[in-house]
Amino acid sequence: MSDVLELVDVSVVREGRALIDQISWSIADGERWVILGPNGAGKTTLLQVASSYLFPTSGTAAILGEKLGSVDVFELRARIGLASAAMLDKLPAEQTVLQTVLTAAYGMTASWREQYETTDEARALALLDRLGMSGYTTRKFGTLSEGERKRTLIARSLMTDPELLLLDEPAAGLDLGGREDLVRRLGALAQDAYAPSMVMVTHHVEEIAPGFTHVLMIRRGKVLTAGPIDTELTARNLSLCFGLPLTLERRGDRWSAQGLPMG
Ligand SMILES: Nc1ncnc2c1ncn2[C@@H]1O[C@H](COP(=O)(O)OP(=O)(O)OP(=O)(O)O)[C@@H](O)[C@H]1O
Repeated sequence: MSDVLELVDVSVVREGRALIDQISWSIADGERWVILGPNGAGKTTLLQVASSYLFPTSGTAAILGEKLGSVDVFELRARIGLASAAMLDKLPAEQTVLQTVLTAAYGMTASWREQYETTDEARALALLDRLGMSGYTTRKFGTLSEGERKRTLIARSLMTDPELLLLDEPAAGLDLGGREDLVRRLGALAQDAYAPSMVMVTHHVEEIAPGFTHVLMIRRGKVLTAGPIDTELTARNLSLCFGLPLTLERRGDRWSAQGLPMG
């Protein structure tokens, strides 16, 4: 059995429709995965299963060696770092950036009543520094720009020293500078041997940071391909995934894709 994630024939059915359809996928320790797919393909649904927030309608899911359905999910969730747009809405706007990261240590989104340990504070400050947020620690979370919020959220997701880090569209909504800054930081994380196993959902190959090792492409709830980036991230697979002819270019460790001209 895979250490980090093992899905076997997992489907999630809502209103008679399979949002993800018989997905089998495994992640071994240290792998860094990118999930690519068009709008509505099932990427977020898949991430919700991987983060134990959604149970499969059928099939089996084991996360960090624990089978969903026979494990206390609250204990399991403490071992998983999750940064998603849905979380942004849950974090109080009036909390400072430092408090926003610190509350993760106690599995809370709000409430500032705990006596935080000095070691927790030191860790939160170090993570904020790593994400380029050390100049913002006393700012109210609600006053941050989109990019600053995303970087804070990633620092927050690392606070519990997770074994698995899940990032749902971390670069969505960022301008070119913000995206490139984030890709550099994610690249440093992905190439850090002590960083957790990672999964990043994205719509754009341009957002794939150096150090990511594997790709899963999903279309209409089904896995199109899953394996090493070097062999699976091809123009053919990408074209099938997004449903139009695309060219794909690799320059060094970065990728770019373009549609072919019409006619
Ligand atoms: N609770 C639900 N009931 C019915 N349909 C749902 C439910 N949740 C999601 N869906 C549908 O399931 C499909 C997959 O949604 P999901 O959010 O996983 O896609 P996605 O690949 O993350 O899309 P996007 O790139 O647009 O964020 C979509 O068509 C969505 O409308």
